[in-house]
Amino acid sequence: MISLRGVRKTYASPAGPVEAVAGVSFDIKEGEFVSILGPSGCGKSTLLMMLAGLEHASAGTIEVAGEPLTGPRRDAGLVFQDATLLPWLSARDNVLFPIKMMRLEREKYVARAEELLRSVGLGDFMDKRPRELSGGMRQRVALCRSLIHEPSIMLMDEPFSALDAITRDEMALVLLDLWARHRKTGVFITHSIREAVLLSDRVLVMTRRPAVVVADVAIPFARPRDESIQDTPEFNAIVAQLRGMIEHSIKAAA
Ligand SMILES: Nc1ncnc2c1ncn2[C@@H]1O[C@H](COP(=O)(O)OP(=O)(O)OP(=O)(O)O)[C@@H](O)[C@H]1O
Repeated sequence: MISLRGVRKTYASPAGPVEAVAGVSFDIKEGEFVSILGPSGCGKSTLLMMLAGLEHASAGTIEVAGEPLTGPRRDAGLVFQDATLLPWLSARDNVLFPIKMMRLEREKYVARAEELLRSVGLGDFMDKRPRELSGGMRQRVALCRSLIHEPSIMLMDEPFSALDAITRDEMALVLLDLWARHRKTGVFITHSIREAVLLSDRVLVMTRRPAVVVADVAIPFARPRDESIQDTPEFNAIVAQLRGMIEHSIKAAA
C-alpha cells in the first residue's frame, strides 16, 4: 500500500541545509498498522508529512497504492498532536468538515459521523462545541474526522502526546477499537514504546537526525487485542527490546 525507496529530505535554513531524513526505505501492506519510534527531532514528522503528500521528498520515491505520490491524497486521513477543531462548530460538524472541504454531499455522511462519534463514546456530545469537550474528547473527534471520508490510510503524528497519562492510555484503547472496526492502513508516530507495541503490527525504529530506519520489529500478538496484553511477559520483553534499540541508536549517533 505504501512503498518508500531511498527517501531523503533536506530543509533549507538560514544556517545552511538541514538533513532531516537520510535515505529511508520500507513497505507497508494494506491493512497493516505500523508505528514509527525515534528520538525527538529525528525526522518522524517530516516523514509523515511526506507520506501525506504535504512535503516533497528531496530524493527517492514514495508510492501509495502503486502510484507515485505527487501531492496530498484524498484517501488519507490525518491526525495531529493538536485536535485542531474549529471552535464555532459542533463535534458533529467538525467531523463532517472534510466532507464540506471536498464538496461532497453532507447528508450522505451525517449518519456515518454520528456512528463514528458513538463508537468513540461521544454519542451524548455531538452537539457540543470544542470548548465544552475535554482534551481526550477533542482528540476523539479528530480521530472520527480523519475517518469520515472512508480513507484507506490513516496517518497519525503523536496524536496523544498532548494528553495526560491516564487519558492517553484510554485513547490508545479507543484507537485500538476504532482500528479493529475500520482496518485502515495505519502509520502512527509516537514517543511511547508501550503505545506502539499495543497498537502495531510492526514497529520501525529511527536513528537521530538525519534519520534512517535501524530496526523493523514485528509485533506478534493476535488481534483483536485488549489492554490485558500489556501485562504479559511477552509484551514487556518486546518493550524492553525496543527500548534497548532506541538507546543504542541514540548512543551510536552521539
Ligand atoms: N520546515 C522546516 N525547515 C527547516 N528545518 C526543519 C523544518 N521542519 C523540520 N525541520 C528540522 O528537521 C528535523 C526533523 O524534524 P521533525 O519535526 O521531522 O522531527 P520529529 O522526529 O518529528 O521530532 P519530535 O519527535 O520532536 O516531534 C529537526 O531538526 C527540525 O528542526
